[in-house]
Amino acid sequence: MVLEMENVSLRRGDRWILKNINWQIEEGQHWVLLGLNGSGKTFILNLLNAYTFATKGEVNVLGMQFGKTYLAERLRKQIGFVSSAIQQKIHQEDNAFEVVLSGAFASIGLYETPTDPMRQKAISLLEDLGCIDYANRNYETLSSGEKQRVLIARALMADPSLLILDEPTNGLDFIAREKLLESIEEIAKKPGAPTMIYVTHHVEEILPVFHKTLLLKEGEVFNAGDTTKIITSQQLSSFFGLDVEVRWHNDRPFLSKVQGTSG
Ligand SMILES: Nc1ncnc2c1ncn2[C@@H]1O[C@H](COP(=O)(O)OP(=O)(O)OP(=O)(O)O)[C@@H](O)[C@H]1O
Repeated sequence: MVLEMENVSLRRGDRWILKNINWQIEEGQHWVLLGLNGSGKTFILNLLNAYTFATKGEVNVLGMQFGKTYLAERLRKQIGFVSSAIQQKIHQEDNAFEVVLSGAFASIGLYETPTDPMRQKAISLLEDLGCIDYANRNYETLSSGEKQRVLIARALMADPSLLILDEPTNGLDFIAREKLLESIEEIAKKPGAPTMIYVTHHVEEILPVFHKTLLLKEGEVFNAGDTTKIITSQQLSSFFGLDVEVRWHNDRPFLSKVQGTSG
């Protein structure tokens, strides 16, 4: 089991931000975590990465049970995490190659001497993610789409068991988004790929490789299970509280508001 959350609740002040979350992820299952702004997605990710702890319930990630011993550092080495928070921490003057290499040490910046196999691996990941042409460019000079690719390559450097992509298409134009999604699909399909969690607000980004979806609403699991059963007009109309229609095209869902409804 990659993840087991059992009746997990989280309180901040006098407010319950997460309420009775139950979520099981098996090895090799790729999940989408879909929720509107403020639904609690970031808190769930913080629980997974052991940046915060549940007020109630049990969290078990990659066989490590939280609260028993302090495993945060060991755990984080097995989780590849791509998020805007990581994006902001990257040393802007490091080049793309160095940023990817630093993933081998789970560090921001390079403080240890990389081995030759590490260098070769970084090059091959830069190639896989289509970033080899700008491997020598400083991170700060890259476009948003290029930065995301570099960060994904960095996250894969340590061969994580779990790869979490938190809104990776934020700020990308249509073409950059579709190209990034293509790369994500390729990663997911490779033999030995990490289990993936893709966090998004957008139904259109659910790729066919994400067979499972969890809908999070106001800190509660609205529904979770097979994507094809969860991403339906009926389920999402009820989830959004608004009449919406889901159409599938090339195994991807597209959402539109039913004419004449308000929201
Ligand atoms: N310290 C706090 N005390 C009380 N409420 C908080 C605190 N920090 C965050 N919240 C609230 O918790 C809720 C969940 O926040 P969270 O950041 O997890 O949402 P999210 O799903 O990640 O949203 P987004 O998609 O906008 O990033 C929000 O309503 C937020 O305002």
